[in-house]
Amino acid sequence: MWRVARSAASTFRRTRRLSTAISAPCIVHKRGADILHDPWFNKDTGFPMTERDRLGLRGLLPPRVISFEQQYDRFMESFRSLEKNTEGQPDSVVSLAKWRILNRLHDRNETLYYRVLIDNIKDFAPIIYTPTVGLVCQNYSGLFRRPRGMYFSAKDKGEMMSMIFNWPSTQVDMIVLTDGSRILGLGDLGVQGIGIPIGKLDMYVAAAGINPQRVLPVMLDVGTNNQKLLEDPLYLGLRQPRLEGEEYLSIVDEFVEAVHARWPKAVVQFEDFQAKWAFETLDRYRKKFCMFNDDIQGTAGVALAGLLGTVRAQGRPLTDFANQKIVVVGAGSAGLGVLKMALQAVSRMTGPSADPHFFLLDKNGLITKDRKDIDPAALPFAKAHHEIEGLGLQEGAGLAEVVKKVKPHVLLGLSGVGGIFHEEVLRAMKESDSVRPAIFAMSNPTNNAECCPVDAFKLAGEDIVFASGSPFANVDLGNGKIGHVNQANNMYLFPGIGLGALLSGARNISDTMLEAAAECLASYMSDDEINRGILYPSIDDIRDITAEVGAAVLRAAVAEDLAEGHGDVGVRELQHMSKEETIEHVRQNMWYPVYGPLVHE
Ligand SMILES: NC(=O)C1=CN([C@@H]2O[C@H](COP(=O)(O)OP(=O)(O)OC[C@H]3O[C@@H](n4cnc5c(N)ncnc54)[C@H](O)[C@@H]3O)[C@@H](O)[C@H]2O)C=CC1
Ligand SMILES: CC(=O)C(=O)O
Ligand SMILES: [Mg+2]
Repeated sequence: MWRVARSAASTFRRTRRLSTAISAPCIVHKRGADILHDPWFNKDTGFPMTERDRLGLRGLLPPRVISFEQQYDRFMESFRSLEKNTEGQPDSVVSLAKWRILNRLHDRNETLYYRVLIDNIKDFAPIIYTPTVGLVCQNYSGLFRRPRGMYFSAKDKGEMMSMIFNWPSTQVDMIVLTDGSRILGLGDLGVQGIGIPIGKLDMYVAAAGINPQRVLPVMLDVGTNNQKLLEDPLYLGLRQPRLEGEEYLSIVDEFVEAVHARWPKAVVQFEDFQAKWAFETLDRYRKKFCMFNDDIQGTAGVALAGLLGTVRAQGRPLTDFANQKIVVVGAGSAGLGVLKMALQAVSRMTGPSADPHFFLLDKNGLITKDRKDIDPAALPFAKAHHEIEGLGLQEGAGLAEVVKKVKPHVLLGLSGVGGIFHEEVLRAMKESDSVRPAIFAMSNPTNNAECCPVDAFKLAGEDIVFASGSPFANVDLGNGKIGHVNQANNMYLFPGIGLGALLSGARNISDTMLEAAAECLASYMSDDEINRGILYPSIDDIRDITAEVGAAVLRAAVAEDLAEGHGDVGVRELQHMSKEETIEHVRQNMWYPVYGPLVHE
């Protein structure tokens, strides 16, 4: 461990466990300036003299060696002065300035970057992840300086098997893949959507301790239907409409085959695909290799954990979940994913004849069996005439009418439409049949949230439980009470799902593994927290919750006989681990950023 001369102002956290602090020597195949220009190995002025000698760095750096802690403090000081200097400027200017300073560090020195990210995750997640990542994607072609990740375009057909070998890392464990067709609630951003896989993988490194040398953000550029981008002279993607049908699928197939030829055990997360391709690709690949769709499956688990927390917050037994009236607004990949998992949970509680009280709306209002050309995925949740006639509802009923007549326990938005939980809707939630109504405004980024928490607490009442997809500050209710704002975001699950799948060596990711993840998150919170309306852990604890979720997923894979082991830990060894041993095993396998010795080969 390096020597730590702590300055009073330092926010640097000492390494918690010696085991993670002592890192094995890392073999580099580069020397001199090539190392300084490689963010995986670069330590900037932190290279000790012995390494400068060994690696041909003498003379390429100023003579004084600066410690990791000093570098850390220097960066944080620059960050804080940037905050001060941009005070009063528009939010978007400040957010992009913060993103730029972090991105420059990411480009230069990954060890330092991930250390500041981990130690300041609460402040930095909103920059590298939602909401700022959305703004970054919208402006990506203008912000682009250096490439990150890989780009496979429709023009690369037939070439992908060789292209995959252009990636410099010999081992890849985790891939996040998008086609840019539905980036957060911002629509089709084409190639600019690469910001999302980058942000998600930053969360993988920070939360799950995936080694940053083993992550790969990927953009599948099959064109865009965003006219503004097609006309933008700086747009960096293919200037053509999106491929459709078999042409589209053949590109995804080719990419998937190439990846698995090179890294057969890599876990692939599909992210921000428009609903039709999200469902189709999940069906197509989920039994063939280790992949999942975060928007459908990760979101579902986080929402279910929050919904179960809501039942606890009402002082009801968990089995009462089966009686909750839940209005879901948005029948896309996320909304349908949530309802499917919620239905599975109700079925486990009440048996296969479960009859949950779910109401689903899309842009055309309440979905009923009378809907023409109904999406088959929405059919199980479409209301039959007899189920709603007593309420005076019919096909296509608007949101305010549905909320007034149903008096739901929970109103959950995954519509991507900012502000649709307007005053009339929120006031109607005050008449909910629940003593503790819940409002989940889960759409991202901030401006796309269905409502803001201030309005929710003001109009729906102080007793509500509130969650949003992007971060908002808690609400001062003005009477000494605080309205707690939860962040119902799939970031609480996807890192653990990926990590558990990876360390188990699972052949694929089953519903049981996903349920284990959701249950783990749901049971993480104490009764006291739940009573205070706190449904999810603080993001400061994201590494801890991810270790637990990872272990739960790993154990489920082992129990289901899907595990094949990982590295030198075989299935037998995994089978013999207790729950606590599994959690410790997962923790021990989490990468932590320290400057390890570099040895040239
Ligand atoms: N908090 C979280 O962890 C997550 C949040 N999301 C957010 O959920 C949103 C939706 O994502 P997807 O389901 O993948 O999108 P999608 O495009 O597949 O679905 C959107 C749905 O909203 C419906 N909709 C549109 N306008 C509406 C209106 N005025 N009233 C009622 N429904 C309306 C559409 O008909 C469609 O069914 C996005 O903003 C995304 O950022 C998605 C995944 C995770
Ligand atoms: C959080 C997330 O995955 C989304 O908004 O799409
Ligand atoms: Mg997403």
